[in-house]
Amino acid sequence: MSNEINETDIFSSNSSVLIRGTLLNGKRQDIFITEEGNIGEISESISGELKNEAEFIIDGSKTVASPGFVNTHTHAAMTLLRGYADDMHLQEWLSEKIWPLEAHLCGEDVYWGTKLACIEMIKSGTVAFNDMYFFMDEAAKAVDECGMKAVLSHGFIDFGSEEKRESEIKATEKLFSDVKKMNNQKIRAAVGPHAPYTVAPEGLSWCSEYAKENDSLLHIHLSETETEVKDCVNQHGMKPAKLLDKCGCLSENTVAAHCCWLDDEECALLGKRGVSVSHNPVSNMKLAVNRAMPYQQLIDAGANVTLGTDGCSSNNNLDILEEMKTAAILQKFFWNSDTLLPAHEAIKMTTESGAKALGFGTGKIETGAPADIVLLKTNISCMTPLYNPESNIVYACGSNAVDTVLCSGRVLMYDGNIPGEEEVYQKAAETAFNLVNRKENADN
Ligand SMILES: CSC[C@H]1O[C@@H](n2cnc3c(O)ncnc32)[C@H](O)[C@@H]1O
Ligand SMILES: [Zn+2]
Repeated sequence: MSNEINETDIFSSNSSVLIRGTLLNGKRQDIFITEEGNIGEISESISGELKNEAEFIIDGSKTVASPGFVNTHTHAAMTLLRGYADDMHLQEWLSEKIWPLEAHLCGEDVYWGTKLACIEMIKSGTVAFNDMYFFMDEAAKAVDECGMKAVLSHGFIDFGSEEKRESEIKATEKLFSDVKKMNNQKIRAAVGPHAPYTVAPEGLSWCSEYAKENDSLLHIHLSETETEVKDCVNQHGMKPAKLLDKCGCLSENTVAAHCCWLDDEECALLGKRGVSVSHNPVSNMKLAVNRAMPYQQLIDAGANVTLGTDGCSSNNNLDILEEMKTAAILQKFFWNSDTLLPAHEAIKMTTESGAKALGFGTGKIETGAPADIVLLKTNISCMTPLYNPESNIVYACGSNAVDTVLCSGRVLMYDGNIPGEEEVYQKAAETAFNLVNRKENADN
């Protein structure tokens, strides 16, 4: 059988693939990927049986290979809200624009919004993400079709109401049951209490217990603004991280997004509990939260610091390359340190640390690991010259440098193409238009 590329077939799952001559850790390497989607061999030249076994051979000679990127905090279907409400104060943005529109969402909206999000994430080399939103059975269907890895949580908000809490508990339990039925190893359910200011301690305690019982992640927003920290102290007599700890919500299975306003004691607590923190610099700057996540304090305390984009209404895209650069330069600027968060650490937080946070392998390209690989073009301006690929990836490249993306061996994008993307753009645009119309009709 010929292993020449046929663009239609290469996207079919479970094919063995040989990547020829990509630049990996400074050396030209061949990478063989098994039918099971794992890295079978890495060496300077793979020939003989393995070469013949490969159903597809990808010419990597004009590429550099990176482990697939991981986005540890987003609300994928908010792609539909891109540009709907910008340049606003965070609490007004949420309560006057975003939540009133989200009240009209339906499952089909979340399906098309998530499909659009998956395409956008793959385009910048993302293979796995951590999502919190509504109608998550529809999000799961979209992720399954796109072939990415995801941890999905129903955004749990009770505003202190017992009745609301009961319905959020049911929605969470339903998501766990739906995901289990899918039997897709790349998709996991998680518990998603939105934030300490939208979920009462009773709700937080239920969430932590349920996550423990189901050995799942707990995904939450934490200390994004100074106001929410002050309100928490006034209402509960302690800062939000302490409150979460009291409710059992801080552990190695926790992903806490933002964490901009943590003090030193809270950083130490998160480190002690082994929490993963998701840094979301673009969203934080756009919503002017006025403090950058204390990166070095969290690292020194032993927390697992990772990277996320947040949703498309506060970012307004899901481009993880842009996020890496923003993280590296925001940390330097805010903390007045030109050596803080160097390029290799930005890559580490987006690969190894992200994979660790979500429980998706090592985030490294190594024999035996799942083949989560991004090939970036080297015959492009942002990669020229190429003294240090990590520097170019973080500081110079846009997503136009991303050529090919594999997730557990399945090719999600090849030569810049993702199958079916045009239909998704059209459907997502129609869906967004209908959502806003539905709201306006209901308002009038
Ligand atoms: C209950 S599902 C998730 C919920 O979070 C909202 N959201 C989006 N971005 C942010 C942010 O920066 N801070 C707080 N909440 C945010 C989203 O609109 C959903 O309602
Ligand atoms: Zn968020």
